[in-house]
Amino acid sequence: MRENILEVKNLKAYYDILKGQVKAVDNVTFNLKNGEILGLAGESGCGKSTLASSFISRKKPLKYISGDVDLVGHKIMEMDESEFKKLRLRTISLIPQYALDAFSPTKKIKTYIADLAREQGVKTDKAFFDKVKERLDLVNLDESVLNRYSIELSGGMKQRVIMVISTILDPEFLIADEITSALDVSSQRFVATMLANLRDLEIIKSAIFITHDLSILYQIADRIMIMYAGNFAEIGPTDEIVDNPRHPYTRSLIDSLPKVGIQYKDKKLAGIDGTPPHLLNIGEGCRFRERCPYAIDKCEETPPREQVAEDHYVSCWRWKELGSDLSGKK
Ligand SMILES: Nc1ncnc2c1ncn2[C@@H]1O[C@H](COP(=O)(O)OP(=O)(O)OP(=O)(O)O)[C@@H](O)[C@H]1O
Repeated sequence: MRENILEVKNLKAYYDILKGQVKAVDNVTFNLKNGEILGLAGESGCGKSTLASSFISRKKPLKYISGDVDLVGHKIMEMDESEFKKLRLRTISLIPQYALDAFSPTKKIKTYIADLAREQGVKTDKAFFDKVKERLDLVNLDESVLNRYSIELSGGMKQRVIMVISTILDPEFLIADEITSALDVSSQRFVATMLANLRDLEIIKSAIFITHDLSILYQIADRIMIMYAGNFAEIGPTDEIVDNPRHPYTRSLIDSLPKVGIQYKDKKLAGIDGTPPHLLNIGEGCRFRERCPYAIDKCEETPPREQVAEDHYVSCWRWKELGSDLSGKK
């Protein structure tokens, strides 16, 4: 059995705009293992969606610059658009951010699903719709939703329909981009659990779950990768990232999470001072250095990606000397 579904090495994907290049994905390296859910987190604008889109399409102004991406044996950055299209929904499937807004109010869910399937060259016969009904059942939706319009469904129901559509051809790799952010807390948990179920039932093999919300990742992700301003910051098993973070940015993210049972008067939430840098024509060096309380002159140079422990990697010049308890150290 293949160990990794996806192998990404030194990937650079920039937006080519009139003023120059927005370096949104800059030298990112990681693997996605067979059978795992990898959570991808980081502040708004850090390149999470760009990383996801670079696996799915290379529409202008996004431009592939360099690096290798191996998706179950396919070198996808070397493929042309028509070759790549054949992989969509079958090998790789993306639930994009704001997918909930993509439903047409004038189409019944059934028509919407049929149109999408036909676009991918899939026959929309009885067998197809039997499978759709089976999958609707799996996500706790009655088949009657097929004859309803999207405005008749709640956000959580729509998100479950989207999940069914995106996985109807049993893709090996699913990317779910902010699929829970527009939902209430119980729908969030339900949708996240559904994704884990799809993996447990081997309908999908592996997934990347993109979110700002580390607490959801804590529930379902096997590993978590943190990005900062277009760069890789840290990746590791979920417990390791939460209990033993080695990048000062990861530590700040963890500290900014509210903890149930602790009142504000007892412990203030630690925010992260400052804002991320602009990525337009950005130069060398650790991109977190302007906000990092531990930054030294060396941070003007770009830190290498180093191994902390099994499956745990970090890009920070000071990870060894700082250890994981970063509080109060300088
Ligand atoms: N079409 C575009 N043209 C130019 N720059 C872009 C374009 N789309 C995104 N960017 C820039 O690329 C960077 C990464 O954006 P991206 O949407 O990938 O971040 P993100 O981490 O997914 O953010 P969010 O969590 O808000 O969705 C940002 O600086 C953004 O402004």
